[in-house]
Amino acid sequence: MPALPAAFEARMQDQLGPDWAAFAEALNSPAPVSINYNRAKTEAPIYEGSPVLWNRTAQYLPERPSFTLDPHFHAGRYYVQEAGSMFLAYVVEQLRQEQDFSTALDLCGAPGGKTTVLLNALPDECIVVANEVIKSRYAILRENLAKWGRANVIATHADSERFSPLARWFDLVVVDAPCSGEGLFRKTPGATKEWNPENVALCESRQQNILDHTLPLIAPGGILIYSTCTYNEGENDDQVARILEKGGFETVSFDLPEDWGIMPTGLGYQFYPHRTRSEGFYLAVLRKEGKATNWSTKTPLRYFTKVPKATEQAALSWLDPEAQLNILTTPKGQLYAVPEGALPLLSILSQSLPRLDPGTPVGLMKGKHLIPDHALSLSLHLHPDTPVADLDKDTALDYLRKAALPARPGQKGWHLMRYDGWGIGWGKMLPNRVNNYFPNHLQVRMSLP
Ligand SMILES: C[S@@+](CC[C@H](N)C(=O)[O-])C[C@H]1O[C@@H](n2cnc3c(N)ncnc32)[C@H](O)[C@@H]1O
Repeated sequence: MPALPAAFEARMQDQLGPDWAAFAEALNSPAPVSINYNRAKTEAPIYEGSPVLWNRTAQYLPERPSFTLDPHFHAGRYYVQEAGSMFLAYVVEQLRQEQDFSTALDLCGAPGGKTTVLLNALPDECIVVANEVIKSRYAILRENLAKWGRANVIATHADSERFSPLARWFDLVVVDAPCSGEGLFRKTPGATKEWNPENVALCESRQQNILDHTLPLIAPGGILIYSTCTYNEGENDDQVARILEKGGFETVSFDLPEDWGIMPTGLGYQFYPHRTRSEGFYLAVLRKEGKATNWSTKTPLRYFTKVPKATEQAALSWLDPEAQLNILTTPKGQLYAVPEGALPLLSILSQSLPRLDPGTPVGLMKGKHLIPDHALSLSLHLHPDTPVADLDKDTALDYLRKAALPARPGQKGWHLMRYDGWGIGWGKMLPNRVNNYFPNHLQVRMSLP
């Protein structure tokens, strides 16, 4: 652990009082490794491990395995995530006992940790909009969403201010705000170099700006979950206090078991590495005043259109009929499979946002045939009759490394390359070889042990 910035150290000594020594010691101990299983792809844990108290689908692992060399990881059967962040699962589970959620927005989404927790914790009918403003991070968010395999998601790439036409549309908004990252000093030692009081102040004003755009988006009676991975009041409770001062919101509190070690801060909850098996994390929950009302829209869909019957049939032949997905196309011919319930929200989003990717990317038509998207191989809604090639671990790793695979006599055309029952990509069987369609940019370059 590199030296802590002096101003940070002084402030934390003041904030923690007698707890400072234990906190400093924890920062010098190894960071725990934790994963969250994809509830739709994993019935029983894949690894030996111990439970994360606030998320029933998560697990601590005794040591860090090579996730890159685990085909389960590429199949999207789990997401590697800091344990404190998964408190979101507990909070959503508690909130669901009192209210329903049919639309959710994860405004600061990449790389996708919170979105995957939300998709696990919310019902499958809830439409989750996962947004990320930075282009390179948006690409990573989409890859992680593809691995999670759900169609009830709309990925968007926009700044928070672009959402203003969606006033009062969301039952739940999560703002996992860009922050000074004090809680990541142990896990990402480089973060200490970027820390300084000026940057903390910059983060505060950025958070205020994002929150100001966010508050109108929440439906009456709806929920705002605000979180950061930092410790200072200015980025945490003070932001919540500002919202309360404006009026129209109240905080929601939870009865947490004391032995979880999570510290109430007055307006939210703080994770400290010397009290919980996690990094630093802060989360607060607010409810907007008012009663939920049903909404509807006559706004037409922009940019996306329905497809000719033949294209629709070709695309649907790859999808589970039970999922009842609609096929939409972009002007460039990229096909998406979208649940009916996502169409109203998609229509409004399509009017105001520059880039969005709804549901499951299906692929592109080439003549009469579909070239399937990599995301389709990871989808939970693939047609049950899709031809499959089951691979053992070594062959799965060869596939992921894009090594040549031997021909598979008797198999012809597109096949789902599967490991342990779950798709990891596409292969096209030819008489003398297998064409490997695993995306080049995801290719595993690590050598085998
Ligand atoms: C803490 S990270 C989010 C981590 C993510 N929620 C997860 O759990 O994996 C904050 C994200 O907010 C994004 N961001 C920064 N400014 C933003 C803005 N004005 N509107 C929306 N997102 C923004 C950053 O690019 C960054 O990806």
